[in-house]
Amino acid sequence: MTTAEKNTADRAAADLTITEVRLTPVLISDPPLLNVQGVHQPYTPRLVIEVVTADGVTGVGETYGDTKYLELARPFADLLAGHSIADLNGLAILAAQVGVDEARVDNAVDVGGLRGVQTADKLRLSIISGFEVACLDALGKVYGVPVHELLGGKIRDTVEYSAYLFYRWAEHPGGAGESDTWGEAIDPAGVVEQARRFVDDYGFTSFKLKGGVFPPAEEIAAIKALAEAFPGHPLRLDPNGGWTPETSLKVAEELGGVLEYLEDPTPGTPNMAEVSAGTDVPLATNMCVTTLPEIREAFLKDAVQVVLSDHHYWGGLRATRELAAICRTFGVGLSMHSNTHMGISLAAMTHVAATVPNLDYACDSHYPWQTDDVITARHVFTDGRLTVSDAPGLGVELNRETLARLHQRWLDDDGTMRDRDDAAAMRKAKGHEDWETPALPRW
Ligand SMILES: O=C([O-])C(=O)C[C@H](O)[C@@H](O)C(=O)[O-]
Ligand SMILES: [Mg+2]
Repeated sequence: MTTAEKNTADRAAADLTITEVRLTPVLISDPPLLNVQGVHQPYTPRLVIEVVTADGVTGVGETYGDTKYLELARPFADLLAGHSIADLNGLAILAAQVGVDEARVDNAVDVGGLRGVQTADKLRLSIISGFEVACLDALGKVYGVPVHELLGGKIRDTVEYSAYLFYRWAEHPGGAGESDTWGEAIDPAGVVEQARRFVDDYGFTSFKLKGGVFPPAEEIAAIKALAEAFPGHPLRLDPNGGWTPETSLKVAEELGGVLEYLEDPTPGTPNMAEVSAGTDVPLATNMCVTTLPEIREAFLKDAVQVVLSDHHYWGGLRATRELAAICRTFGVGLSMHSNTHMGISLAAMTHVAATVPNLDYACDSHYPWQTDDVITARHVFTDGRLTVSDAPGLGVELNRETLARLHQRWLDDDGTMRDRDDAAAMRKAKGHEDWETPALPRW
């Protein structure tokens, strides 16, 4: 038997049955980054998922770690014993058997991360995605192929990311959490300085500023300062629905010549459609098109020209490719959204991005802000890009010591950090003791 024949025989004989699932909630440090809802807490929850096959192959995945996700992930994990890691479509069938506590679904904008309206389906999809990634990682290891090959193969060797700029404080209120050397950025000069460090350290060439923090005139000034400091570089501004359609149109007029796109200037598809009708600046969203049922109205009304995909809440890497096909059909652009995440998710994002022909824009990633990671070797950006791994599976390895330490941090927490709450974090700051999540639009 040749080596190739033996490998084929070994793969055919592999037992793909899941015999064990490990769920490890962790708390990872997060800087005091500001957004329309408040400020990030010193630590944020993530869930690390491991699926182990009968042959002892382990696949890893990562998703949101707030209590409402853990409450779903645990019963879902119980259903997985005996399931094949190759039965990816079956994950959705299993997830439908897991009940969602209606008290967890507010059907209003998710207060823990600005990912649009929270629904039971979206909660389930956010769980499925983490398990799908873990199954794909395991499957890739069994077959000796990278995840991108399981998705049909990469069409690019590197994936471009953009610098994710935030207004921020130098420290968390009271010096809580970990400190860093970024300093504060609360005005145009601070934003430009932050952008320079992103260029120097990572080589990013496009920039997104998280807005909705200061009155629009101040954020317009910051974008103009960036345009002057980095002429010709793509710029984006995202106030997470912080403005009325009228304000959005004024901002679009002021920044028309310099913005690559304006992201979620105003909340909801009807408002976005109104803005879209009045400006040539492309509108992007990760808030009003976040699930399949939201696509029809938004696309037919031409409310958005770019959708920011996110495999976590769209339901996984294959669902992201389905979204890409729908966007292609309608001539809508595709970019990629990111929330606070670690290297397992960044690997997954990079694999899927490498396979999507119409990923027209540099992807978002919070990763440079995340100093804690459970993988053994951090991802390294070169010229703002990540090289697509050709190693089996995702191409990442768990650092069990770090995983245990970050899990211990979660165990030791009294509960305040286990659910992301940017408004609660804001109330800890001097002068903001009465802060409530602002009603949108705010300006
Ligand atoms: O593009 C976006 O809207 C986001 O990345 C949402 C996030 O929750 C961001 O606003 C944040 O982490 O503050
Ligand atoms: Mg956004």
